[in-house]
Amino acid sequence: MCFRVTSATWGFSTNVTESNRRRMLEEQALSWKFGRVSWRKATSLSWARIADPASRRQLQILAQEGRNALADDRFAEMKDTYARARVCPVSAPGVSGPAGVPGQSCDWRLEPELSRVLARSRDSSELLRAWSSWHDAVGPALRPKFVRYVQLANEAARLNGFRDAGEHMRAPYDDPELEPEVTALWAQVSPLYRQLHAYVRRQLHRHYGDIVREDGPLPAHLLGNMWAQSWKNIADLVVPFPDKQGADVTPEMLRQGYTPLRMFQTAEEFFTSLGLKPMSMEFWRHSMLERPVDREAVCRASAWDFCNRKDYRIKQCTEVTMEDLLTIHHEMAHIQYYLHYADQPFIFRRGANPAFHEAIGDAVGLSVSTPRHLQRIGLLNNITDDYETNINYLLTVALDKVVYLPFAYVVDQWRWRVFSEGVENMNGRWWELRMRHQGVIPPVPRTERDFDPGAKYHVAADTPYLRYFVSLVLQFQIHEALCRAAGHPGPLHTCDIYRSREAGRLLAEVLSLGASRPWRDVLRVATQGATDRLDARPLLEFFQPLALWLRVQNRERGVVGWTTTSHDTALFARWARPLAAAAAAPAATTLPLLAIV
Ligand SMILES: CC(=O)N[C@@H](CC(=O)O)C(=O)NC[C@H](CC1(C(=O)N[C@@H](Cc2ccc(O)cc2)C(=O)O)CCCC1)C(=O)O
Ligand SMILES: [Zn+2]
Repeated sequence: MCFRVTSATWGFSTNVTESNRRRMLEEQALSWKFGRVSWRKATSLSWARIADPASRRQLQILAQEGRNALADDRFAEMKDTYARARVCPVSAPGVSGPAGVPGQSCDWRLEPELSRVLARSRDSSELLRAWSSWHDAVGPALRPKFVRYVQLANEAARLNGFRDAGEHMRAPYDDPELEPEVTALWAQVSPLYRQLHAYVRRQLHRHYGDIVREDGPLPAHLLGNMWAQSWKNIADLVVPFPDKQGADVTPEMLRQGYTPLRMFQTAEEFFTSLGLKPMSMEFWRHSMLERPVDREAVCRASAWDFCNRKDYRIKQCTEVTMEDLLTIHHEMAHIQYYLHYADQPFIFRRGANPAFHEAIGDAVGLSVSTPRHLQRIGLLNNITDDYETNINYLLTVALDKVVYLPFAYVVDQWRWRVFSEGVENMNGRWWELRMRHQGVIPPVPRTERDFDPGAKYHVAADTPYLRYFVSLVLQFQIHEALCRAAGHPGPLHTCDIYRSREAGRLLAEVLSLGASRPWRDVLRVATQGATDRLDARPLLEFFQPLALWLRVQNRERGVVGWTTTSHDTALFARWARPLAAAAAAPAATTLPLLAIV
C-alpha cells in the first residue's frame, strides 16, 4: 500500500499534470480506506493484555497515529491552492531572475522569483511589494478552506480519541508535559534571541532608517526571508567584520564548477566518511536533483522512503549554492535514517519522534558549515582561526538557528490554539504571537480578511511544525554527543565530525533504533547516557562566545527587547488586547495600548 501511494505521489510531485494528480488522489483514497481497516482492527484489541513490549509499542504507535477520518484530498485542496498561487512581477526585469519580457504575464512563483527578491533586494518598497503580493495571493484564497479543514481535522481527532487536532499532532511525542517543556525551552533561549534581535535592529536601522524603530519590533519584509524565519540572507548587512573570511562558499563552488550531482556526491561522501551507508543504485537513477526543464515539478526539497526497503529518493530543484549544499545534507540524513531502520518491523520504521528525523540532518549541518570542514573539502583555503572570524561565523549560524526558534515556536502555538479555541481573529492572533515572541510585525496593516499564516507552506499543507522547534534544541544535544564521541578537543562551535568512525558508530546505533523504543530512551543512547531530557544547554554553549560579544555590543546602545506601541498593534488587531510588553531592559515605557476600533 505504502509503495503504491508513495509512487503515485512521487509521480505527481515530479511531473505536475492533471492525470498524475488524479492518480495520486485515487491511490491516497484507496490507502486511506485500507489503512482505516487495519487501524480499526489493531486498536480494537485491548492491547493492555499483550505482554510482549514490542507489540505493545506497535499498537501504541498506531493509536497515536490514528487515521484522518477525512479523505486526504481535503488537505490536497489547500496544498493545491498554495502551489498554484502566482503573482505579477514586483521588480524591474532582470533584478531577480531572467530578464522579464515587457508586459510579462503574472506568473511569478514563491520559488524562485519571490524568494530571490526577499533574499537579495535591499530596496524596502520592492521588498514590500514581494511580501504583500505573496501574502495577498495565498491568504484570502486559503482562509475558507482552512476554516473547513480545522473543523474536519478536529472531528477526525475526536474520532481517534483525542480532544482536538492539536492533541493529535502532539501524540507522537507521547509526553503530557510537552507544552510546558517547549515553553520552558523557548524561555531558556529567548534572552539570547533578544540580544541578537537588538543588534540586528541597529544594523537595519542604519541601512533602512526610520521604517525600523530603534526600540520596536522589526517589519517582516526586511529580514531576507518570506516568513522572517531565517535572517541568513541579510548577513551582509549585519556581519561585524566584513573584511574577515566569510563562511559562504557559494562563489568558490561556482568557481570550481560544482554541479548539483557533484553536490550530492559530496554529501554522500560526508556520510560514508563516518562509516554510514552509500546511496543505492535506485537513488541515483530515480532521484530528481534539479528542476526539470520539460515539465512542472513541486520544487520544495524532500526525501522519500518507498517502503520497499530498497527504493529511496530525494527531490530537489538544486541550485549551486552553499545553502542548497546544506539542504542536501539535511535531506540525505532523512535517507540515512530510512536506510538504518529498514530492518525494523514496518511500524517502527520512523524517527524516534518526528524531531529526531529533522535533527540528524541539521546536526550534521553544524559540522559541514564550519570553516574547518569547508577547508577540508577544498571549498575554503587559508582560514584564520582568530576571534573576529569566529564571531562572524557564529553570527551567521545564529541568523539561521537562533532566529528560527521563535518562528518555529509560534507556528504550532498558533495552530494548536486555533484547534482548541476556534477560528476567530486567526490573523490577529498570528501577529500577536509573532510580535510577542519574534519581535516582528507586518509591514502594512492586516485585517481578518487576510490569512497570513497560510502564506507558510506547512500551514497550508497541514504539516506539523513542532518537530522543527524540538529539532533545533535536539540537534545541538546530538552534535555535542557526536563531537564527544569523535574526541573533539575544542569549543563546540569549531567541531567537525567528518571522517570520525566513532561518531558514525554512535549515529548508526541511534538511527537503527527507529521508533522501536520510546524517544527518551533513544535520546539517552544518543547522549551516551547523559540525559533523556530536551536541554538547551548545548545550544547556549555553542553560541556562548557570540552571547558575550552581543551583550558588549548592546550595552549602552539602547533597548534590548522591543516596546509595542498602539501603532504596532493597530497594524493587525481589531482591538489590542493588553500584551505583556516584551520585557525590555532598561524598562522602556510602553504607550498605553488604546482600543483601536
Ligand atoms: C516525503 C516527505 O515529506 N519527507 C519529509 C522527510 C521525512 O519526514 O521523512 C521531507 O522531506 N520533508 C521536507 C522538508 C523540507 C524542508 C523544510 O520544510 N524545512 C522547514 C523547516 C526547516 C528550516 C530550516 C532548516 O535548516 C531545516 C528545516 C521550512 O523550510 O520551514 C525544506 C528545506 C529543508 C527542509 C524536510 O526535509 O524537513
Ligand atoms: Zn527534514
